[in-house]
Amino acid sequence: MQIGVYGLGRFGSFWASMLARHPFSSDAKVVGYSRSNHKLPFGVEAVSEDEVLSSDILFFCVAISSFEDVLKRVSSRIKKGAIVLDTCSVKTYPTMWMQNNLNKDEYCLIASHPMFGPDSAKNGIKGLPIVLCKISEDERYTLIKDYFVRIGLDVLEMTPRHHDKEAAYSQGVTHFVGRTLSELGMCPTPIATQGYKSLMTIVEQTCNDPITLFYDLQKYNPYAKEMRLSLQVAIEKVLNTLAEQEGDH
Ligand SMILES: O=C(O)C(=O)C[C@]1(C(=O)O)C=C[C@@H](O)C=C1
Repeated sequence: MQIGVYGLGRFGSFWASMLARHPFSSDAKVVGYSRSNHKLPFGVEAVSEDEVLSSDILFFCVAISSFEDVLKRVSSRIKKGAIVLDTCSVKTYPTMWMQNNLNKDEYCLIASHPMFGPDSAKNGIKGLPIVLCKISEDERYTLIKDYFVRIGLDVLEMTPRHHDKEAAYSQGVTHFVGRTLSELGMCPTPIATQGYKSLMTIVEQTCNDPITLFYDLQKYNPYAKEMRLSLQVAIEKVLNTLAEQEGDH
């Protein structure tokens, strides 16, 4: 049983090492492929592109904005009958791209979004949420779901649209605020309150991720623009309330 991770960037390396530390089965080996020379996590074997595509279970861990092109280029070389999952932080477009490029009767297609990464899982993965969207009517979906439950993750099943709506107003707004506060130049201070320290953590965690993730979250989530406008309206409402208060003087 070969588990493949296509793309070993910040998230892909983390995901490959997570899969190596939590074996899918007693005969499972984890292999990884990356265009560039990333440091390979312990327990993960570096292989060629063709080799990773011959995996029984294949996770794509590439940037949202490259996923469609990667699929177009490699789909004909993916092992027939494989279980194929994406791990993108948005779900509507990646699901569509998988459906358009891979026959859902020939492959077991699953859209997934682990709602954590190297920073948020540094103390372990127990209890952390992962979203699954079933694309193919294939009984092997349960194998994957059961595996995630077995290793302690909180599996949440929903449609890609539902995920994207929720994520725009949770992860999307967090990254937007993190990047905006970083622009403000927030820095540590000896008089930092707990609240300020929490904000600093948000800035650090969101800015640790590649800038491409930020742009992709905002561009490829169909609800992100609406979220940003709502945020702008909320800020203006608070500013107007303050202006009214000042008018009382
Ligand atoms: O833990 C981290 O390093 C993360 O940045 C994880 C994080 C996030 O917190 O927004 C980033 C991308 C994934 O889609 C899920 C979660």
